[in-house]
Amino acid sequence: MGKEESPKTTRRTTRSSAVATPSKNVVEETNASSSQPPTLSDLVLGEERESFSLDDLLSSFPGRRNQIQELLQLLGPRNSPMLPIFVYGGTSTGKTSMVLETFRHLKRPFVYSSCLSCYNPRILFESVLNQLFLHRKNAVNGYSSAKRCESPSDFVNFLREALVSVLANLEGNSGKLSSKRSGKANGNMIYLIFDNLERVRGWEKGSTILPLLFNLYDILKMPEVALIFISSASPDTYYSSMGYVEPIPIYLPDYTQDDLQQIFLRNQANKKLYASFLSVVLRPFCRITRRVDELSPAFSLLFTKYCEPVTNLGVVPNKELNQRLFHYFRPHVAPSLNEIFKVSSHPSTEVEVRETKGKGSTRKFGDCEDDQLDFHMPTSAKYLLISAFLASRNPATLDASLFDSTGGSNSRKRRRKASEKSMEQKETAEQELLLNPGTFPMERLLAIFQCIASVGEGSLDEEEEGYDGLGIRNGNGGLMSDVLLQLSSLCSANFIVTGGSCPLEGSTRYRSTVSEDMVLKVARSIKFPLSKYIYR
Ligand SMILES: Nc1ncnc2c1ncn2[C@@H]1O[C@H](COP(=O)(O)OP(=O)(O)OP(=O)(O)O)[C@@H](O)[C@H]1O
Repeated sequence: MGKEESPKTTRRTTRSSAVATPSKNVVEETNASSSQPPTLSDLVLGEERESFSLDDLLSSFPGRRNQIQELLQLLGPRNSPMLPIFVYGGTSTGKTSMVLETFRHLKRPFVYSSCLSCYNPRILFESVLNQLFLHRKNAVNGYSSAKRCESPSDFVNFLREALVSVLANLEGNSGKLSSKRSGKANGNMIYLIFDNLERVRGWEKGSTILPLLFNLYDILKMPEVALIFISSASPDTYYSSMGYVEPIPIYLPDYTQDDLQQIFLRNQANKKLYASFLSVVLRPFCRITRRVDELSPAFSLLFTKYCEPVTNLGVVPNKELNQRLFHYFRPHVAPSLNEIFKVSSHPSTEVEVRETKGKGSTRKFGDCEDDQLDFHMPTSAKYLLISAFLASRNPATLDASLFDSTGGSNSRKRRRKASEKSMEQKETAEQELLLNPGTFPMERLLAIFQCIASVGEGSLDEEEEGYDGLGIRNGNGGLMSDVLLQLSSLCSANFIVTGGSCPLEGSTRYRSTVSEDMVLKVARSIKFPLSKYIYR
């Protein structure tokens, strides 16, 4: 019998299973199949006797040690009141899992509602209340909620009522009896977690619900009630001087390649074999996406392919086996890259700006006053942004020498070529810039993109060259197929604007609007050597 089927822990186990899988849609507050009436124990994640130490927690989240420690520090020792917390970062950066697993470790009672599955205010309110009232929808009660909320004020009233009742029963609030009733709950605080908060902005009544949620801390004035918001949009996209206490932000940056290496190696039976697989796939895939939920299914399929020639899965691969596996495996990489590129090319590229902890004014794209800014966008979109900047900034006549056949990664070759440039060519370039400041046709953008997409994170190392590369540079026709979608996202975000049309051809020309500072930061985030490609 799977853990999910255990009646006692059904709901919480369902939550924990969400942590292990990319989909969080399974995180539901109701589980109609359970016959057991819910108890206060259901407000705690994990089995009563289960030990989930801090070491377990930290080792299950490679790349998140600092953020987990930050979170633990803000949560404080048991029974300590705290200010609201705002956990944010790009998609699939582990926000939900990190928070939920931290609660599994602490064994503190909490209520979790996702604004993704609870897709309107009433469902959200009722989800919170059902959990607090220990109410489970089922056939007997006609799948009705504990309370029906017609308005935000209904919610606040019922919420207070429910919280008072839960708190009275939590350990430490009313002596021995309650300690028995509270089961495994640790402490007398209750935490309300609202996930996928960015979704609320799209709700019809989002503009009233968001202030309500942010104001809950002030409205309730209950020190035993703590609030945690989780969002893929940054705080400055919410607060517009509404007068409430701004929650304390915890930022989860995108994973580095090293983090991803640790994440994917973590549960592998044959780490050496998996490491040899990662040495082939991680870098090219990271150029396209660093989202665990996108990489995970792609890697699991590809690893099966990678292992096909291996008869003994416990084998310790040597150089010769690595070569053999690579040659067998190579044809499968490009199609998978194309697939993932399509998936990660979201039409609504969301670019967000991180503020330094707690403070700062809302910044618009293009402003770059602060070194702490972080941009959340797919890696491929970052390359596109850099390409657009270079196309706007550099004269087209120098493209050939800047982006040579090595994708520009061979600086020795480039320097030699650059030194061969005649003064005449330079003058032409300068004239061209004067005549045509910064606009470029789509073809040029695509050509630059194609060249630089193979440069980030340094040039290909010896080993990979020995493997003859993965066909990214030469075989990425498919990779480009979705670039129009990305381009339209960047245009809607005003990163790239249309800059009139060519008088001769009548085709649309584009212009990059990003500042050099900002592009430098984007480039740094993917370790792209931007300065080598800027014409001075
Ligand atoms: N550091 C990590 N170690 C192990 N697994 C991770 C890590 N980060 C993310 N994951 C896995 O990636 C998947 C997505 O994580 P999660 O849902 O927590 O991200 P999220 O930031 O909340 O995503 P979203 O923005 O979609 O809400 C989960 O399966 C999770 O277990």
